[in-house]
Amino acid sequence: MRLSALFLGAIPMLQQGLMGAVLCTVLAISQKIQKRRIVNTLHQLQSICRIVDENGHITDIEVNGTLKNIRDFAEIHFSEDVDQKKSFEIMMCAFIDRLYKESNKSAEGTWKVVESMEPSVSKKRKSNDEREKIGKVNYHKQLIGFLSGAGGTGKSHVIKTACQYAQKLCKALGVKFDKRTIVVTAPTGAAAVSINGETTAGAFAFKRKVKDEQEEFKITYLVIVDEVSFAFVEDMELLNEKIKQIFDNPWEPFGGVPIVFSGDFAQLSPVGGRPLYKSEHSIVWKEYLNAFMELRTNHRFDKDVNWGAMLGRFRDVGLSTKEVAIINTRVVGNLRFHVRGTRREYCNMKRKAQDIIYADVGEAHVEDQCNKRRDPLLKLYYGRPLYINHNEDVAGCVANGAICEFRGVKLKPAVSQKDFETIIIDGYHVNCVSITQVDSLLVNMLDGCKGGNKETIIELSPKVIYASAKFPVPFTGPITKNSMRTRRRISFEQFPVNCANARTVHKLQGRSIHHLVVSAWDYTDNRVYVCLSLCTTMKGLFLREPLNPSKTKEE
Ligand SMILES: Nc1ncnc2c1ncn2[C@@H]1O[C@H](COP(=O)(O)OP(=O)(O)OP(=O)(O)O)[C@@H](O)[C@H]1O
Repeated sequence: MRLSALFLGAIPMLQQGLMGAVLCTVLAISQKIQKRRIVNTLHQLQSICRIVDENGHITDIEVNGTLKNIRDFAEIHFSEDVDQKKSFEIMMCAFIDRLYKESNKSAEGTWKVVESMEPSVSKKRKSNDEREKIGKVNYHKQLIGFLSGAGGTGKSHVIKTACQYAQKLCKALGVKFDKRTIVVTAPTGAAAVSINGETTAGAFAFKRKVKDEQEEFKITYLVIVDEVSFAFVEDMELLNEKIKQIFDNPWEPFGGVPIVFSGDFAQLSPVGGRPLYKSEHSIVWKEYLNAFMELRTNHRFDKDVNWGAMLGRFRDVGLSTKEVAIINTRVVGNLRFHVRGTRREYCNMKRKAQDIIYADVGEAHVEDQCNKRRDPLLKLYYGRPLYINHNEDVAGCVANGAICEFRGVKLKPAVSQKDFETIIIDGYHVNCVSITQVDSLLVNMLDGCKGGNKETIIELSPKVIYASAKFPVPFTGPITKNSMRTRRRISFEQFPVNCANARTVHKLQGRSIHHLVVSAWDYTDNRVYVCLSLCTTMKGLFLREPLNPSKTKEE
C-alpha cells in the first residue's frame, strides 16, 4: 500500500469549501412515517417524579454554600427556555435522588422522592382520572425518560449542562465524579463524539461479557443515550439486559438506574435495522418510559428565524413548492473546487497517473468487512480534511466519523526523505511513501474534545484491514468508472482515516454547521430535512443541485 504525501499549500479554498460539504443521499421525506413516529412517541407520555425536601420545597440545593441551586443554574444556562429548564430539573432530581441513596448521604441530605406529577411539557392531554392513576403507579419510580424535540432545540445542550451541574455538585459534596458518574452515550461513534460521550455498545459491553464493569459503574447515578433515533430495537433490549447485569439488579428495568433517551424520530433511522418506534413487541420502549420531555424552542436558527420556521414546517408537514423555490435560490452549481473530490475527478487523476499506479491496489474500490469504504491510497497535503473510519478511542473523540486535518507523517527511524518515491498525479510531482516506511500519521482533531484554540495533535498507527477489492481488468488503457472489475479478498495495512471531501448526513446529525455545501440529494428516509436542519442560516447553505419539489412536497 502506498501513502502519498502531497504537500500543496495553495488549496485553502478547496479545504474550506469542502469541510462543510455534505454528501446527502436519498429521497423525499415520508410524511406518514414521520407523523406516525411522533404520535407513537407521544403515546409514551406518563408521568415524572421529582424531588422535594421534607418541608415540601422543590429543588433548592445549596451544598456547603458554594453551589447555586438547580433553578439558578438553569436560569443562567437556559435563559428563557422553560422546556429546557424543566427537563434539566427532572434529570438533575433523578440524579441527586440516586446519588444520595447510593452514597448513603440520606442522613445529612434531606432529599427523597415524595411527589409524582404529570409532565408539564406534554402535548398529549389525558383525563384527570388517568393522570391520577399514572401518578400513583409511578410514585417513587426511577426516571426512564425521553428527551425529544426537533433538531436544534437544545437536547445536547441540556445533556451537557446536566453533566456540568453534576460535576459541580459532586465536587461540592466531595463525591468522585468521572465518566461513569453520568454515562453519556450514543449509538454511533460520530454522534458520541459530538456530546463528548462514548458509544452505547462500548460503554455497556455489548460485545463482551460483563466482568470488571461492575466495580467501575458503582458510582453511576444517571445514564444517557443520545441520538436514540439511530438505535436498533434489539440494541436497546440488550442495553436493558447489560445494565441489569452490571448493576446486579435483574428485577427493575435498566437495573433501577435513572436513564434518559434523547433524540428525534423525525431524524435518521439506524442503517439496516428496526428503529425503536417500530418496536411493537418490545416492552423496553413501549412500557418502560415514564417521562416525556419535549423541547419546543429552536435555538440553532436563532440568527435566521425564518429559516428555522421553514424547517419546522418541513419537519411537520413538508415543503410547499414556493418554499422549495426559495431553498433552490441557494444553488451555486458545479463549482470547480468541488469537482476535485468527486469520483470522476478521482478517475481522471488516476488516468493521468496510470503508468505508475496501475499495478497498485490504489485503483481498486476497496470495502472492509463492514462494507465501509477504505482509501488504499491516501492523497495528503498539509491541512487535508480527513475523517476517522474506526472507533479508536471514542471517549478521546477519536471515533468513526470524527473530522481531523492532516499535519504530517512520522517516518520509521531508518527512513528519510531520500527514500521517497516521486510519482506524478494530475501533473504534480508527488512524494510517495509506502506504509511500511511510516510509523504514524499526525492529525489535528477538529471534532469534539478540542480544548480552546489549541491544536489537538494525535498520532494514528496503521491497522491491518481485511477487505474486498474490485480491481479494474485488464490493466491496460485508461481506467474509468465503467471499467470492468474483478473482486478479490485482500488484506493490507492502512491508517484508520479516509479523505473527507464530503461527509454523509448520518455522520453529521446533531451538529450545528454555519456553512454547508450539499453535494447531492438523497430523498430516502428524512435525509433532506436532517441535512437542511444542520445549517444555522439559509445564507450559509450552498447547493450543487436543486431540490426536487415533487419529492419534498406537503401532504
Ligand atoms: N438555551 C439556549 N440558549 C442559547 N443557545 C442554545 C440554547 N440551547 C441550545 N442552544 C444552541 O443551539 C444549538 C443547537 O443545540 P443542540 O445541538 O443541543 O440541539 P439538539 O436538539 O441536540 O439538535 P439535534 O437534534 O440536531 O441533535 C447549539 O449551538 C446550542 O449551543
